[in-house]
Amino acid sequence: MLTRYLIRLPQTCRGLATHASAGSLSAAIPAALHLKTGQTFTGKSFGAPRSVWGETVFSTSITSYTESMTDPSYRGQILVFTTPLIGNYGVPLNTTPKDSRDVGVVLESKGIQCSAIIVTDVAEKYSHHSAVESLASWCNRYGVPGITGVDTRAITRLLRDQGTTLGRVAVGPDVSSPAPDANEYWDPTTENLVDQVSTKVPYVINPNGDVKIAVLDFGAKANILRSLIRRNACITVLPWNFNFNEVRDEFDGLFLTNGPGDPQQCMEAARNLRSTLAEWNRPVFGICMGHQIIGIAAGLDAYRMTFGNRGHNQPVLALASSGSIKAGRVYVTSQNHQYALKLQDPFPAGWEPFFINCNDSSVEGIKSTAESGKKVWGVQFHPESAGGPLDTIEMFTDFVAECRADMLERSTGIDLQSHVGMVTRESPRPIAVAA
Ligand SMILES: NC(=O)CC[C@H](N)C(=O)O
Repeated sequence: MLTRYLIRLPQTCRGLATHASAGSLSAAIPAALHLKTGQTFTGKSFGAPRSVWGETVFSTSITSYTESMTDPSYRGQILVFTTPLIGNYGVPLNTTPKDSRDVGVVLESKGIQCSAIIVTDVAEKYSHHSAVESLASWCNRYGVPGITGVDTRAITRLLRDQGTTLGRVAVGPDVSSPAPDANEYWDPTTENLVDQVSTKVPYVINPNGDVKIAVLDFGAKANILRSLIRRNACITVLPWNFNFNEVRDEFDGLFLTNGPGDPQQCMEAARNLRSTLAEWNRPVFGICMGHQIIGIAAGLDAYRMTFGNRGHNQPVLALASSGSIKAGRVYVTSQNHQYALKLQDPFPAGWEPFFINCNDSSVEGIKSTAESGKKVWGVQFHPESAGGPLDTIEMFTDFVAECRADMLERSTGIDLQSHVGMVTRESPRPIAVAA
């Protein structure tokens, strides 16, 4: 039935030949998604034939299922795709030759991070020059169940009204068991998910880079690390709760990554950062969870949104200019979050809103004011994309250039801040499936 979606390719087009997906739907095992609010959606199992719990969220992304599924911020979540056909370009080999300038993976982490996926129509055949296996076989290898044959738009409309809801994916014989009682559902946000995905030991990539940046790892997407390395930063990746204040003078800048779950689980990092921001004047940049931790350290509150923002088409309006970002422009961004910083008036002294979401007016970025003498930026969205648009990728260039200018100023005594804008920028790559 799915062949209607596939382009008929000439025999000579060998690299793009379509492949039948191993093991998908062969036995047509039944599967069901139960929601804590009492609704059930039934379909067919693919991937690992096992039952799991999770928080049910939806993503409006049209492509990049491989990047989304390996994003550690999806840990503990049952990911519902609103795009009907998922899996048609298969899954690439996820390893690269490890060298001193490489993060070692093609996708966003070593394996699948979400608990399960729900799709309308899983592609039984796939076609892409870099694909080595089907979505179903990849899910199977990682023990991740999928359900196909359900109306994901109906689930999305429900989640949009009632909010992100705890769920249970029941597979095989579990489908005929009664739906779980409301108190049986596992809530991943009660756990410190960041601690499960963060590195346990510090490590360095690109040791010969000309500027030293510490990265606090809350569950880093690989493309964040790649984006820093490409700008020739030497990065030291530290566990999320490492007390950076003990080593801060060895670094030219601090970066805080994305990560799963409730930022309240990471108050230790927010407390450490409060001292950093009070006593250290070098550049600091945070993305998503990192931005929320910066905001909490600055005195803002974080709250849980109804259904969050997950997708690659979220418009944000810049309220201030900084580096490549111009006030008054709208940038289309990649997002994956459930929590946000509360907009308050006035903002804490020394801080100002940087971006606002054009759909729901939520805070999309904060920055230190020019008068504060600090160089701190946080954004709720993902400038590194993977997947999604690269409208804001140059924020990495801005940050690394600020770190470099700050370092040179310390070593030469010359004020290079005014030259930061002259640093050669990388042209954004075209919007692409892979990172
Ligand atoms: N991508 C992220 O870093 C997500 C941050 C946080 N876990 C949230 O859901 O809001």
